Amino acid sequence: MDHRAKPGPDGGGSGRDAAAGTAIRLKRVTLARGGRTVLADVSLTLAERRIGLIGANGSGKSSLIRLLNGLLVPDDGRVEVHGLDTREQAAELPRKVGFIFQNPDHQIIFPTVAEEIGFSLEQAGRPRRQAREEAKAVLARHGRAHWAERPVHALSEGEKQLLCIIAVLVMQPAVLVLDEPFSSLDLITRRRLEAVIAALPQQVILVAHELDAFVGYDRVIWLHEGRVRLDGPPDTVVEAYRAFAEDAAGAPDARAAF
Ligand SMILES: Nc1ncnc2c1ncn2[C@@H]1O[C@H](COP(=O)(O)OP(=O)(O)OP(=O)(O)O)[C@@H](O)[C@H]1O
Repeated sequence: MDHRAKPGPDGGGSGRDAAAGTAIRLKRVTLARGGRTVLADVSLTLAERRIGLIGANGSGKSSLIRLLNGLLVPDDGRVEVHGLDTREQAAELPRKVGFIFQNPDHQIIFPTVAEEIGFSLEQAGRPRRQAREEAKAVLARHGRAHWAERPVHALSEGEKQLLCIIAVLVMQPAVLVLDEPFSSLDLITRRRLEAVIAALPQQVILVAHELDAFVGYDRVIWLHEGRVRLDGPPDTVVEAYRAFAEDAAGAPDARAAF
């Protein structure tokens, strides 16, 4: 499947300053997967430029961000992305929301780098021949002109993630959503990718387990068992989450689990 083609009660943190139509709004969203409620009555306005999402495995992070590009629709409530209802206007979402998956192999579909980017350009409306030419120019702008004919399988994990980001950005989305993009990257590659992300003009919504990834972020949201547990400045939320996780890991039933 090509994901580019679909590419308080508010619960919000600081700076809810976006005008109507330029924010993402979850309104009393409930979502079930596999017969279980995985998001329960979640309301959020996401307007800040840099937003992090943290929480334990299974807390609902991936489910929540899949609501933003229409890969999932709520069972109850509404999700609006810059005024578009994700249930009714799904076809228009790829122009708004670019999505980067944890595993680049789930995203990349073409054998060479230039073909992969060319396809995104075609999705953005370029005729095929123009798309292939423009793909080379795009790579050159990112300092990767030498990648054009490279087979995708010959790229490292970090290079594949960068390719995914470049391919999604040519669609010029207003929002970039990243689902654990660092999980298989070494620290140097991660820092480089973080720097690439930090320089983007887009709104960024990042899911990560690496708690030091949110330096400079405007807001971090901690999801716990399908609900917002804490929402605010990164330092406050990350510290509370860290303390909670250390406590939970030290609890007798947690030790017995191993
Ligand atoms: N395709 C699916 N079918 C059924 N249940 C699912 C599916 N995907 C996720 N779930 C369930 O939904 C819940 C939330 O999963 P989700 O992937 O959103 O969590 P997460 O916070 O992103 O976790 P992780 O940190 O492990 O990636 C989990 O209990 C999971 O088992």
